[in-house]
Amino acid sequence: MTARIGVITFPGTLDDVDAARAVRIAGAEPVPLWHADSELSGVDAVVIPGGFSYGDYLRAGAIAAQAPMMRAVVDAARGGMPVLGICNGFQVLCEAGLLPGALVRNAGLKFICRDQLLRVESTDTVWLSGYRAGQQIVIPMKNAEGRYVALPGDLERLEGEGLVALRYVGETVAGQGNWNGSMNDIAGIRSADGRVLGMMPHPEHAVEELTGPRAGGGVDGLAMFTAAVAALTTAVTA
Ligand SMILES: NC(=O)CC[C@H](N)C(=O)O
Repeated sequence: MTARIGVITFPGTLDDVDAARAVRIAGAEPVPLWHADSELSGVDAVVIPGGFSYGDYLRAGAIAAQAPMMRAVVDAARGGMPVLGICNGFQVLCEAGLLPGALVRNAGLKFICRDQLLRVESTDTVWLSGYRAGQQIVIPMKNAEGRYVALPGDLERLEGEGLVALRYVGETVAGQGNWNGSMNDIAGIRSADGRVLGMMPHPEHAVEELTGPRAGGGVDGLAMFTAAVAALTTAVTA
């Protein structure tokens, strides 16, 4: 049976079409979810895509975290449904309390758009099980509020329990790694049960050779979707 992956659209969302396309390329059926609804039945996983939900007012993701659809997603995630938050989606996951910490203005106070080298730190999540621990991948990033910050206790727990999923590195693509000043070079974190992953860079923009970053061959983001689809398809069929 084909897995069904919901993709949420808030007012100001930009990357829902690309996220749905990545889901389709990975072999699942994308299901459009509207921020004001709260119906999640018939969906096996959820992607919260990038953009500027509600204009990024207050703080990026803060208003979206209160949307009816997000209340349904929080309940579903607590029940074990896989959720991937990309960029603004990561901001929403933190503001909704599904992941610790927050994303604040980049250290240089500038919007950053570049192909970014990342290191996969933890593969114990449905979204990263298609990579090897320590693997380096190139994924586009584009944000103004991408600096990950967390309270000292939360940071200690993330590091201690291996919940840092992705880190900025800078050994090849244009040299510099952590442009936005994130604590501990954190680009993405996961929940303890591995179901929820939040990340600032955009894997949905690295699923096709023609449009993905040249440095990584264009498709370094695809395994995030294919691994999740494989896990869901097994679960759906079992
Ligand atoms: N591409 C994105 O989702 C980035 C937008 C995001 N709200 C920001 O920090 O700028």
